[in-house]
Amino acid sequence: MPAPLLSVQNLGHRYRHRAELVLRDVSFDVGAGEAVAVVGRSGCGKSTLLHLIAGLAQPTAGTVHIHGEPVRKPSARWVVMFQQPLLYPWMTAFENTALGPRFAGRRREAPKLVGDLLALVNMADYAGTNVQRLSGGQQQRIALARSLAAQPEILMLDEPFSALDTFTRRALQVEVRAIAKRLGITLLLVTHDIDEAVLMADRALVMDARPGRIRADLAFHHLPDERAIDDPAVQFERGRLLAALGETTQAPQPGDFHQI
Ligand SMILES: Nc1ncnc2c1ncn2[C@@H]1O[C@H](COP(=O)(O)OP(=O)(O)OP(=O)(O)O)[C@@H](O)[C@H]1O
Repeated sequence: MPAPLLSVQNLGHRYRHRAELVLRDVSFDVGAGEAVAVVGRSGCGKSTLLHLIAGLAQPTAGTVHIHGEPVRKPSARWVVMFQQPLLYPWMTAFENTALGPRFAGRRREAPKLVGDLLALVNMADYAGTNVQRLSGGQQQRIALARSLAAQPEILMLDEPFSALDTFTRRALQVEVRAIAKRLGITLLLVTHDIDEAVLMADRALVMDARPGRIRADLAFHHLPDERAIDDPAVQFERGRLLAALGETTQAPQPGDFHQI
């Protein structure tokens, strides 16, 4: 079996000496090209886990390896997208997107790469627009293009669409999964939105709180690559995920339909 792209082993974390453990004994592997959601209630340690994996903080216990190498600091090989797009407000969509290749020393390739990426995220018509004049969803598309411009192996998403309206959120959930699959990028998503998890992931890791640990590992591999929330198969997996989170007392049977 090939070595996993990402391997998290016995991760534990507390923010201060003697403070409460935020994470305890968290272990899982992610294969290259997989889309994995980490799901759990607010405060269970999802963002902390993502920060430790991305090398933005150091764990109290355990290890994170990417390609077998221990993660000690952030790298251009993985990027994190947050709820707020964090764009430079005085720059255009094009200029914001071009920052990735510029920092990576690929200034000459930038125009073509950025043009392709803006088309990929459906923002080609806004290349010259100042990002302050874009909607929240459009800004998040530019943030996505900028993240992809670094040509990362792993795209890590921390509740990236929670500030957006339902319609825009749904569109981006489906599109980001499709883009990641097309480009072969591994997706790691933390969310408390179970619809987001079922729409975007091949697998969901369900977390318990205080301390944060993994309670269940559900595979959605048999769902179609392109997802729609009203697909009965998607609804069935949604029900399984709810049951794993302890939101329902009974696991769903095939054919059950869970209303949103
Ligand atoms: N910088 C910090 N210093 C001290 N405690 C922190 C810090 N960041 C988070 N915590 C605590 O760690 C716990 C887990 O927080 P975390 O943000 O990782 O959870 P989460 O599952 O991502 O929550 P949410 O879904 O609300 O974003 C919480 O109890 C939080 O108060």
